[in-house]
Amino acid sequence: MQICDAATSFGGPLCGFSSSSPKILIKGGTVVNAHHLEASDVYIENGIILDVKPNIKVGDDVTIIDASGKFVMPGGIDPHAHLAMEFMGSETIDDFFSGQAAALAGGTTMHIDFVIPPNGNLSAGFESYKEKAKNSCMDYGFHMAVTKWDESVSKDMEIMVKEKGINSFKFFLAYKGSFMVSDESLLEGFKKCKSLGALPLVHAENGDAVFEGQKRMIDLGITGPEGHALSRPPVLEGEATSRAIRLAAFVNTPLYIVHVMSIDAMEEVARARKSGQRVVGESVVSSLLLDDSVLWDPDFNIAAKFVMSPPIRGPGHAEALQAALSTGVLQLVGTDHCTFNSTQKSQGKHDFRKIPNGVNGIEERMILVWDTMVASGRVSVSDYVRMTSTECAKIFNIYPRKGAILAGSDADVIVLNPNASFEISSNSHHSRTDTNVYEGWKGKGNVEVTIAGGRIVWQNDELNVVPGSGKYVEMPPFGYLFDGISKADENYISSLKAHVKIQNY
Ligand SMILES: NC(=O)NCCC(=O)O
Ligand SMILES: [Zn+2]
Ligand SMILES: [Zn+2]
Repeated sequence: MQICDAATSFGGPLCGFSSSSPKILIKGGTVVNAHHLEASDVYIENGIILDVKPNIKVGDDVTIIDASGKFVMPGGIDPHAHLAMEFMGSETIDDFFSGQAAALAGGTTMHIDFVIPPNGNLSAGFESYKEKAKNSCMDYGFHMAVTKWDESVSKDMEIMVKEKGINSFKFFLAYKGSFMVSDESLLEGFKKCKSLGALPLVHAENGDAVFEGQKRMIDLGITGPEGHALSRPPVLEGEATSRAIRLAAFVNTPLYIVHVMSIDAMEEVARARKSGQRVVGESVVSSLLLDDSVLWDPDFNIAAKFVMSPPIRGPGHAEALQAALSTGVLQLVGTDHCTFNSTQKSQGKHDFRKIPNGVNGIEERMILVWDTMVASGRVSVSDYVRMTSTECAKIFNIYPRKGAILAGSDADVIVLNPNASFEISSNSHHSRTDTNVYEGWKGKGNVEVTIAGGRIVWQNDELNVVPGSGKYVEMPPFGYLFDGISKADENYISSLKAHVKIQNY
């Protein structure tokens, strides 16, 4: 496979593509939205979907894509990726350009990255990530991490939401000594998020207990990658998930739990949702497909590539999370794409605590979810669109510009052939990393065409990506999860007032 990079000698036209935004007609396919599925054509001009109806007639200047027997769907939106992230003494091997090129080859046309602010300074973090992202070849948005609490963070959160297009903040309950925040800071952060209409995101593991668990393993002489899983068991994810959810209930704010990896965490999300609390549970591809036996591989390089946090869990968790996703207990699928190559991972060869945490997935997500959830019969094609694209667009308040095949939506579209097949290999993937946690994975279905911003960027197994062509997508506050929150607050306050009155008599 070939990446055609218009900024290099592999110019777009050399790949047989135009790098401009052409007029495109996708003909004869089945158009799938989260709400509806119909036989229809899709007409695209100037980066926008102009028409969706059967038998659209066009002139000779239009590029025709034959989608007979195939599904035409919104491009995937990955709610969780880390590109050019500095973490654990390394920087991810995928930057915005290479990670996004890989994403486009796999049918994802937008991702939301996490700004990790230096010394907790949000404004500086935003500027540095805008710089990192300037070579983007697909659209992207930002979540902002809050790694400490003080007045300047509180003020900066306001600036991020009101001026910079950020509507979500991530709080880490793990990574003691670096990103981890206290419950006090978490509470302050939740209150601030709520007042701004921004969604709090939580990495839920008990960081103090993880620290203790790591010490236990090292004291026992367990220094290999298996020590990573053993030191941070599901109970610590369950505890932190429960704590975050209960504190969110206390504040009455919506909450989003990132990378739900275990039954323990998933059941906390399920319990909260059943009680009516607005909690979103994000699965990631690794949580749905892998089990932790890989961490016991005698080859360090193989075992280390699977080290991520929270860890990949033991047998049974993946199937339970698939079931939770198919029944709506979990709402969407991300990747937590955060790639470190073998050399970077080997910095933890003698101490699992030093292995940079993270796995790949941004390129593989769409086909692996298709194979695992749709080809297996677990969910419908419309549900697939919902969990890989539409739900993310709705939660982060960019629907229907993103996440839909509708007239007026951005022309981020894929053509998926359910009768094709795929095989994953680090030799042919487009990420810069030298390993793949899905190495050798084979399955049914493949993304044959990706259109991003109205340009054909992936066709005939060739990429035609242009650095700088991706746009920053501003995400406005007060998405649908905030509907009715103030009404519930009013009712709560009047019930308190009524109570006080009774006590006074
Ligand atoms: N998940 C992981 O191992 N790396 C990325 C950082 C995070 O999301 O916690
Ligand atoms: Zn995390
Ligand atoms: Zn992450």
